[in-house]
Amino acid sequence: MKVAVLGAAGGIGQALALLLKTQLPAGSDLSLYDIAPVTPGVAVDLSHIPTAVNVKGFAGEDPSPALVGADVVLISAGVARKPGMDRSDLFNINAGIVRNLIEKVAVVCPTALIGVITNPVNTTVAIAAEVLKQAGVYDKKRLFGVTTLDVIRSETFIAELKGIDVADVKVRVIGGHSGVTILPLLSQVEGVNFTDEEVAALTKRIQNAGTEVVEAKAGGGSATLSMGQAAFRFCMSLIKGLQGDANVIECAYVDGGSEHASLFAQPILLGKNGIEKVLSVGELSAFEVQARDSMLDTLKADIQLGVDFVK
Ligand SMILES: NC(=O)c1ccc[n+]([C@@H]2O[C@H](COP(=O)([O-])OP(=O)(O)OC[C@H]3O[C@@H](n4cnc5c(N)ncnc54)[C@H](O)[C@@H]3O)[C@@H](O)[C@H]2O)c1
Ligand SMILES: O=C(O)C[C@H](O)C(=O)O
Repeated sequence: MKVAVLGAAGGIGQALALLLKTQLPAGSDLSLYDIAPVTPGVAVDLSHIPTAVNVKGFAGEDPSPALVGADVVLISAGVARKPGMDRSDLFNINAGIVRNLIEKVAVVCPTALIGVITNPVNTTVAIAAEVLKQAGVYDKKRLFGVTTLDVIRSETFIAELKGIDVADVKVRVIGGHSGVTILPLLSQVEGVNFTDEEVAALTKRIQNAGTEVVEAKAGGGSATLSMGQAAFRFCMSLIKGLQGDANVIECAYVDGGSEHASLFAQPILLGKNGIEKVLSVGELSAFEVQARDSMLDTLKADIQLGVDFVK
């Protein structure tokens, strides 16, 4: 199994690379790429950790050498938010970065599973899809916007609020990855009841959790360590699916035939070819139906921005 991380010298990239170096299956290859010249050094540093994972680092303008033979490509290259910014403010810089990287993925490892972390995810995944379509290698089962951070935050905040073991909390988060497009389905959390006030407050906290970190870091960036963990969890699920494990389910922002938008975060079953099956989002409460319907204009506009950028 070969995993390539693009943006590997960054805050997310280094946290993710450390987790992958220590926990990928024995015999795996970990390929680290970033424009930053430090990247081969990050790989040397990681290579001293005694695990059976082979790690190589690549810097410079061309990611191609890092992508050869990759089964999974995770992209966190780009700029992060500062206080006062919205994720959409990152579009001007990150759209071109994602487009250029995906153009290389389309040539070097067109059948890899691709996880896009770079913000604004609602738009960068649309960019990735259009670039892959133009290259004639688009497979909707193999492209994912990584929204796992919304899921792990939801799990954490629910467990904290209710004083229960976080290991017992399972929650689906649907929609997209910014503000009102993030919708945790709290009505479906098993064994937990929320008041209407709790639902309103918790939903808002989950939607604003990225901003909570951006403000706490006071200009020093956005979530990196929790995102490293989230991306690691999602990557391991992709790998379990590729290896043929049964019942591997995650929520991700995908082209899954949703009736609501062409890209929509929803639960998926992962398998040997990426998405094995798109799963039902289940029954929504009245609050969730209203929140879902009122996010759609925003989500569709975010997607269209990405489509127009490539066309
Ligand atoms: N999907 C999510 O839930 C989620 C969560 C947190 C952050 N993010 C996003 O992830 C991105 C990265 O965040 P970070 O905190 O790691 O930022 P960072 O600034 O710490 O790291 C970004 C890295 O990208 C590299 N880079 C820039 N342009 C590149 C290019 N063309 N090719 C290769 N590498 C390039 C930089 O050199 C840097 O090392 C941001 O866009 C951020 O908003 C997404
Ligand atoms: O909020 C950000 O800018 C980063 C990320 O999308 C997050 O949710 O933490």
